[in-house]
Amino acid sequence: MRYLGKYVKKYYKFALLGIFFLSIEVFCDLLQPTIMSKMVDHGIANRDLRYVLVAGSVMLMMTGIGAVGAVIRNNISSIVSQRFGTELRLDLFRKIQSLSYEKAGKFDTASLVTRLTNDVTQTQNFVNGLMRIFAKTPLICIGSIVMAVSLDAKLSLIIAFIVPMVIAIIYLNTRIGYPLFQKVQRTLDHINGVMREYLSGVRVVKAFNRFDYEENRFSESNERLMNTQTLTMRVMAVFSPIVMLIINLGIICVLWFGGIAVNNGSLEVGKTIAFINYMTQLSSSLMMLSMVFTAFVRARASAERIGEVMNVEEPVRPEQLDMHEHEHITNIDFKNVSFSYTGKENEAVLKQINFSCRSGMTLGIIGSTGSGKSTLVNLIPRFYEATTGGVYVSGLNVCELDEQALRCRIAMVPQQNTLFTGTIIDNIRWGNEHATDAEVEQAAQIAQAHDFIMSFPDGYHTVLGQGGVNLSGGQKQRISIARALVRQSDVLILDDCTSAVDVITESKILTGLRSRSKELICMIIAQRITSVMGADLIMVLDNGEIVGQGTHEELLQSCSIYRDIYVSQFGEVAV
Ligand SMILES: Nc1ncnc2c1ncn2[C@@H]1O[C@H](COP(=O)(O)OP(=O)(O)OP(=O)(O)O)[C@@H](O)[C@H]1O
Repeated sequence: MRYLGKYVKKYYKFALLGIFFLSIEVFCDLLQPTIMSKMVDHGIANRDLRYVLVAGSVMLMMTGIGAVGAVIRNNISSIVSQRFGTELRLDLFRKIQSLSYEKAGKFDTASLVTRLTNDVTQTQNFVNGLMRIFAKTPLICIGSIVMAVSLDAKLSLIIAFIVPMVIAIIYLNTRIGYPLFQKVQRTLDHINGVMREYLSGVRVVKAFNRFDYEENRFSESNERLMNTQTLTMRVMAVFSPIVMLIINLGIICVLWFGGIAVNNGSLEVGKTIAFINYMTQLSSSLMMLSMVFTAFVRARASAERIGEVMNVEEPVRPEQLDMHEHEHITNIDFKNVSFSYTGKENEAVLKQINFSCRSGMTLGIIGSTGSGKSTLVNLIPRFYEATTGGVYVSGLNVCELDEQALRCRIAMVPQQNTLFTGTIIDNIRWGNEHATDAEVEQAAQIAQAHDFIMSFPDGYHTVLGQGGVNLSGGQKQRISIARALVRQSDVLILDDCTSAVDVITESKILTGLRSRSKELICMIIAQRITSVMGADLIMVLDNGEIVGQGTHEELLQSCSIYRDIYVSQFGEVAV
């Protein structure tokens, strides 16, 4: 939990200030029983009304001062815990954003959501509690013991028996509670995952009428959460009554031995009352202490889960080259590139890939599903790194380039389009926030999106639902293409993103792309031959290998797999 050091450094002064005001409050609380014992033994016993009034006023004053201390420390603790929680959440969010595809893939998305929300809240609540009541507990404990010993050392022996027993129970509580709370957080991850999957696939659920199945899945997960939480609460609930029992036994002992001492005349009644008061304060603070530890155990489980993400280390890279001197990407070269995903080192997804393309060229990539097309293009913006060989842009190995500088020259339309809640113009401008209205419209025109956008009553200001639910699949794809075009990049990668667009519209998009920029390197991954047949170079991938390279005509002659794809889509090859 090294990552917490940053916040400790930043907030420890505020925390100390909070504890200072807390100490004032504790000091006032601790004085009350002593003043009361004096009031009983000196004022009431001697029928001295003046003494009673003075002691009563001092008690009132102490209560007032204690209340002021409590208000100030409550304010400080709220401010500190809120700021801490906000910063931690933001830092965690930034960390998640900075993770490479490979590292981020190790965490389930739902689990990341739970860590960003529930786990941060648990940790934040503990910090708040720490400065409000948790720090008060040990102070009251120590203070009550000191005051009780100063009242009567012999009776205090009872405390010497009670405190170690309670500490032993608290220790047990911590040991047993920690794994249980970890399990609760994991079941929360699971229920979030089920919900996320259902919400993102709600249309499929409706289409297949699988409501019962989904409801069962959710109930199962919900019940698992309930059972885990119930078990945890049941186990944790055992500890408080045991602590209470031990403490009450202590109070009975004090009453017993105190009564004997009062009868003997060796102890005054006021002192016995004060002693019992200190015992009660001690008991409530010990009870609180056991709750503090429960909260601590829960917060520790959450803090460790946050730490698992915060402590992910990316490999240290030598200083990254900025691309300033090489303003534009003018060519892309794959040299002997092979690639395997982590954990599947024996299964090469790409094998000995070699090809080059330069500005103004359109490269078509075609091949069966799972042949490695998406993986290949993902190596260009360095979402993954080549296992052997190298990917070069303008002669520079992408692994040596500053990630941001590299990625701002590449626009990509992934296979699964993602639109955000907001207007159409916001979604297109997401690709380049400085794009003018004219540039947005031009991009939409090339992407063949302008006409359908203008057919909506609000045009470019039409508000899209989450994920663009109010658009058809083809419309979503065209807006995603416009978003990539508005970026004015050197490289444009279209990863099977025209699959839902009809052939005529697709051909218009491709013609528009070719005429748009003579400098653009355009890579088109497609399943349809019509999408790539006009490309300057077509690459045929099969099982991670290039099995054919050339123009459409050349491949029809030289590559049997390409010919098979052609035949499957058009019938016989025209001779
Ligand atoms: N993140 C990943 N982790 C592990 N294996 C992966 C990952 N992504 C893809 N693969 C595997 O790599 C292989 C190539 O996948 P890839 O997505 O590159 O194929 P593709 O040719 O683009 O397929 P499609 O046309 O269906 O999109 C597949 O066998 C796939 O199972």
